[in-house]
Amino acid sequence: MLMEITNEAKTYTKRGKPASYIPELALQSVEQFAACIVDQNGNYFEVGNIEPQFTLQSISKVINFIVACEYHGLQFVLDKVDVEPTGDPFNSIIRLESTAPGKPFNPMINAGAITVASMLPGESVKDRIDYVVDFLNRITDSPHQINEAVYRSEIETTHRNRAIAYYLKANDYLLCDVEEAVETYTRLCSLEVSTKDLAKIGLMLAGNGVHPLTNEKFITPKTAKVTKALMTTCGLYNASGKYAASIGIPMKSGVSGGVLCTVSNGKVEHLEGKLGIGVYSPGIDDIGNSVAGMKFIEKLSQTYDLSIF
Ligand SMILES: NC(=O)CC[C@H](N)C(=O)O
Repeated sequence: MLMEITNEAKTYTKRGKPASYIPELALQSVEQFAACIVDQNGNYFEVGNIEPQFTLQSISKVINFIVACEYHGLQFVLDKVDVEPTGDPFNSIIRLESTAPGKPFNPMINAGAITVASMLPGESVKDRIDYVVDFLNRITDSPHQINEAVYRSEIETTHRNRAIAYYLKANDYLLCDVEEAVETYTRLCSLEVSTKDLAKIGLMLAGNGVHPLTNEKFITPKTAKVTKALMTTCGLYNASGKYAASIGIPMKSGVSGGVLCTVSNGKVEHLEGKLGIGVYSPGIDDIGNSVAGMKFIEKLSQTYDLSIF
């Protein structure tokens, strides 16, 4: 059944287009499809290339939020960023101006994520990046690096994110300079990962912060639960409600075509219990979600009854 779901999802790869507003992402070949599912006992289902091959993009928002909450405490972060969906595109600026006092609605949109990037531990961009990379390396048990070409290509064209950051600075939400916040955010979007890495992050969240494969405690249950609530309500941009209804799994997508999912309890063929899922297919829809990736998760959820609702 898993192979049938995979084969069906693959027929959707060409229905999306790689993100073109970050020029380097436009070079991704649209036929690619990879997926990894891991369960709490270390059983895997893997399909496609499982090497680090794509950049986190918006999925970095989940990791940064977790790091900021663990370092400062949840309330400190929530004083600067709300937990409320917007229904607007991820890079929208409008609510920073139209709602007083311009507090970003949630950490899964760019305004909230740039605010969170400014809170990451450290005195410099390098410190902040190193801190997050170290955290990511520990969860995934593998080293990660920034794709410099993707970073360069975005930082040179990220005028809209700069505009968002200036609004945030004007309203006193940034803890560092505008350029530092934008550079930190953009560099972390450019971290390279594999579907296996995403699956391991999802598994850690399914364990409410305790990684089932190692029993290591990475984050508090409180942070894990708020993160999953944010993923469910805001993780798929302005399609989050629709996917909550049709799929019902906490998820976070990125414009590179990656999707991170976490399942607290499920049975998918030989995999069972807590599950982490990572999917990659670079063809995205107009909203920014991977077309084949979402098809795979939708079929998986419907076939194996994985919805939390
Ligand atoms: N939705 C995304 O994945 C967006 C991430 C991208 N780096 C941006 O800020 O535009």
